[in-house]
Amino acid sequence: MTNIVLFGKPGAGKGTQAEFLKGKYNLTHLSTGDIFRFNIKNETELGKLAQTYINNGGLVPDEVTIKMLQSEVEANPDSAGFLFDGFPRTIAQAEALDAFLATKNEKITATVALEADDEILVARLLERGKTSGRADDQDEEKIRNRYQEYNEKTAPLIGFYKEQNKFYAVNGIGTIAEITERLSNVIDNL
Ligand SMILES: Nc1ncnc2c1ncn2[C@@H]1O[C@H](COP(=O)(O)OP(=O)(O)O)[C@@H](O)[C@H]1O
Repeated sequence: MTNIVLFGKPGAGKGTQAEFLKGKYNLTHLSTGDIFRFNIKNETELGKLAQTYINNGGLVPDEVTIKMLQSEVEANPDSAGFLFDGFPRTIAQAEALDAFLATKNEKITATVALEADDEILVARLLERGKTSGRADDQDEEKIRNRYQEYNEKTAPLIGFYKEQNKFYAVNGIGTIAEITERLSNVIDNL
């Protein structure tokens, strides 16, 4: 099994790249953001719980997110591998993911990060907010809050995966095709 974590700040292009990579490498794409938004739209219990956190640019509590992610993995028992997008976002999530995969004799193969400067990304998110309908993309203060959450809670994962020699980074600025190519170069050489 190949299990890839697609890593990057909000707006770095994870979702866009995942669309190409999942087909190319036959991976099951699990986007926690997409799963939360689906649940919010359908007004499920999970959606109601997650909504306030998400709309304010905060993170959904670990316990909720970890449980949800595990059930998504369980729902795809025949998968050739997973492409995790937006998960893990905290050290606790990363540790839970490792422990969970270990129970299946599986592990994370690599974490691949899309790198870009905050200012470029904030501008991208505000642009996306004009058409995406996402409340968290429309307000600069909420966007700044997401970057603060990223810096405090998610950035420490870089060290976590570097210690395991599983961290790779590519330049996230360029055309979509160029970036897919950079990511593919990493994945093909794992
Ligand atoms: N692993 C996670 N842990 C906690 N909250 C999460 C996680 N993944 C997504 N969320 C919530 O969903 C929101 C949107 O996620 P996503 O679409 O991945 O955002 P972005 O475009 O900022 O990368 C996040 O700001 C957060 O509130």
